[in-house]
Amino acid sequence: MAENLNLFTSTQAVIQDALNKLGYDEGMFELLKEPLRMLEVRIPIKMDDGKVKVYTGYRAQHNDAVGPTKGGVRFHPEVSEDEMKALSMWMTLKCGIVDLPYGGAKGGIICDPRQMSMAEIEKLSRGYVRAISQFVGPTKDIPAPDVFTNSQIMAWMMDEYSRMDEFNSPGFITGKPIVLGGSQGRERATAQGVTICVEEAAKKRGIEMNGARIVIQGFGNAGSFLAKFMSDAGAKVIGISDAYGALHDPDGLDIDYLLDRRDSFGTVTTLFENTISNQELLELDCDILVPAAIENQITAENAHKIKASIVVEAANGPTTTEATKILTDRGILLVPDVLASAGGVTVSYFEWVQNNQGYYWTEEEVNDKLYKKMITAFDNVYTVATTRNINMRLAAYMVGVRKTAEAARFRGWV
Ligand SMILES: NC(=O)C1=CN([C@@H]2O[C@H](COP(=O)(O)OP(=O)(O)OC[C@H]3O[C@@H](n4cnc5c(N)ncnc54)[C@H](O)[C@@H]3O)[C@@H](O)[C@H]2O)C=CC1
Ligand SMILES: O=C(O)CCC(=O)C(=O)O
Repeated sequence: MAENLNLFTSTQAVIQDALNKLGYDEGMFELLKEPLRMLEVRIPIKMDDGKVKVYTGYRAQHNDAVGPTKGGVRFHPEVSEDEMKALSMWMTLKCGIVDLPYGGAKGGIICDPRQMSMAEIEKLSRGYVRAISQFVGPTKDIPAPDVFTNSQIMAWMMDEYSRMDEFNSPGFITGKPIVLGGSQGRERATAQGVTICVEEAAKKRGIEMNGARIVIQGFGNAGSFLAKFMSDAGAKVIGISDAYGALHDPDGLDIDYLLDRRDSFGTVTTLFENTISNQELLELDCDILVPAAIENQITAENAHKIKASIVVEAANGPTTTEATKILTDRGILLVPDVLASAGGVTVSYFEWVQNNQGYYWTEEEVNDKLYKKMITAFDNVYTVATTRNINMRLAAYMVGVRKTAEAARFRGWV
């Protein structure tokens, strides 16, 4: 039978498994098996050449039993309705795992910002906010950055929303520039959270960070800062990649040099002649592998060839359900996306709290609070996995879904 590469249906299956293990009945699965709201919008943009192009965008709001929904917005040619649904469900799980007062959401636009001018990207960002404005807001649904979106795009979106709402609504969106109410530490938060998970997983497997060989797929917000943190911790980053290829040096790559040369879309390999493919990168001999790019990268086809002892998912959905089973059966410790990448939304929550109170924290305060959240989350998931003898993904889903399920139950929805 062909492997299920559909992110939405494969997520549904794990959620059902987690709810069964927690003892909920079919009604709870009926509620949580897809988003409560799924918005599709069309955004007309006058391009630089004077022609009009109409882009399709989405906002999926999975469940708001716990509180407002929260999740990033991606600009990518492969954005699809099913991908948005799955990503919104993962946000519910993430918020549950790190115990935030949110449900999950996700948004996206089918576009390739690498082929667009800054003026066109700004019009598209503002058009998207106008299109979804009735459904989002600081107490309803709070967007943030994701693949190929950044703090500048968050600033344009916040400005557009502020013009429609009362002037200045910093709590409408997170991942903003610091001068517009962004939080210290948000830009590096996803990588910080992944770093904590890498270190905790390494302890469990008796691997010393000093000298550990690390491979990272993706050199954008998550991957590039992670490479920096890893090399600062004494590890040897022997492979990195972007959408165009990968770099490999068994003696360790010069991460500061690569960071300096990457562009705002996380592209750097185009500057080099000796590259390998993303698939070859994933199969390199290393201690720790971190997929930090896109979905469905480790599948039943290549899971047998992964040589790392630990896989930590910085990206959302890089490993299929079948590959998760293969890796776990092979004794590889897999730290799943909904746990490993939860640092971003955690500091987004801190940003929203600071916006709401109008009082701002130092980077040390933010990092200290993030560290406590991530360590507690890792311990909770690891304990469930070991005591129940189940894989870390199912354990993370069990920890993550419980808060929303209980909130829905207390509200009398189920
Ligand atoms: N930015 C954030 O705060 C968070 C990001 N994530 C996840 O981390 C992953 C990466 O996101 P960011 O670093 O924010 O995005 P980014 O846009 O900053 O970087 C994306 C990286 O992936 C590479 N890439 C894109 N398409 C690719 C392909 N087809 N094959 C191989 N590489 C490809 C790009 O070249 C770039 O290096 C995504 O799965 C995202 O959902 C998860 C939690 C929070
Ligand atoms: O920072 C946020 O609110 C959401 C981040 C996000 O989209 C994710 O964790 O996938």
